[in-house]
Amino acid sequence: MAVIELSNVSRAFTVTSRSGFRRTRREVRAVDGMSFSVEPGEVMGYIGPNGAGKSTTIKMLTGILVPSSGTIRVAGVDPSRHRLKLAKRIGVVFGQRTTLWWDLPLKDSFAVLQKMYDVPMARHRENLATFVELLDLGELLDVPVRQLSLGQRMRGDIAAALLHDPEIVYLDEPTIGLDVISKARLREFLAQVNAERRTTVILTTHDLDDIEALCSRVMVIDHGHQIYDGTLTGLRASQSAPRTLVVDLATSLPPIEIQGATVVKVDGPRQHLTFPTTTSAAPLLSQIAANYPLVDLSVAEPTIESVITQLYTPTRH
Ligand SMILES: Nc1ncnc2c1ncn2[C@@H]1O[C@H](COP(=O)(O)OP(=O)(O)OP(=O)(O)O)[C@@H](O)[C@H]1O
Repeated sequence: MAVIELSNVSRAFTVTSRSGFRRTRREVRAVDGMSFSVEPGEVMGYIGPNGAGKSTTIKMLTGILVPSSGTIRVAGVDPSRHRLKLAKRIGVVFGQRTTLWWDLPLKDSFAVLQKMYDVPMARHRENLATFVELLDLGELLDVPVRQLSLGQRMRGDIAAALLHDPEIVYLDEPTIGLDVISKARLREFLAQVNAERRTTVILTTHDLDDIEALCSRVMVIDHGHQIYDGTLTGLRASQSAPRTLVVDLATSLPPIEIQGATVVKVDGPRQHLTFPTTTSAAPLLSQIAANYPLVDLSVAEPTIESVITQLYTPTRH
């Protein structure tokens, strides 16, 4: 049974703007007729450009915001009516803000959370030991949160969100501002938590590497509408962004001329050709091998950035 269910959910805001002495009011539909469901244990990437309606959706799922219309069920309940009851079953991480107590050492924040969520002491100790080890928090436990670096603080925040064994976690930009190593470590940790605990994860991010590393499903939204829901592979295949053939020749030559691919860049003996996602690379390879001094060749899939940029261009929806 689905753990999250939205049926025709919309949320509108009234925005007032002033020009001179005139005030005008206008309605912004931040989320517009959204329907989807998420199964237990799924990791869903929830992505879209700025202002697409991602935060508004997450706020409705946690019960902070009430939908203007439509129905939402999270873990079987209406989030805005049962916000406190639901709080025990969800975890939330906002990359830009901390939920930890600024002046307290990290370990004191964890102790407060144990009391707040009424987690049995044995379970709390067990979880804490696991997270301290996996997130390398040992030396940070006595440090006040305000003295932690962004990456250290984020690791603390993620542990804090998971200490009460939530069934669902919402992660809003969890890797924002982190260096490459911290990002990789965090992704590895989240993948492990999901695999071992079957925690359902909704991940909002602008970092598409987060999506590549973690999400079995990706939902793309724009202007409050779903514009894609499926696998990352499916997303790539659904778009016409071309694949690239990188060809290394024995010597520098004028652009290769073959059927079905076009040279887009010549870099000494290396030439880059593009060809449609729908065609196979094999016939191109044999044409090149038969007519040119071929040394090496590789095929590059369209980057997920190029696929998503294409999705957002207004002509496509
Ligand atoms: N409290 C509010 N009052 C008025 N308008 C709002 C409010 N909250 C959101 N909006 C508007 O709703 C739309 C969606 O905003 P939302 O914050 O959900 O987008 P987002 O996808 O999370 O964007 P970002 O990636 O920038 O965080 C935007 O046009 C925004 O200006």
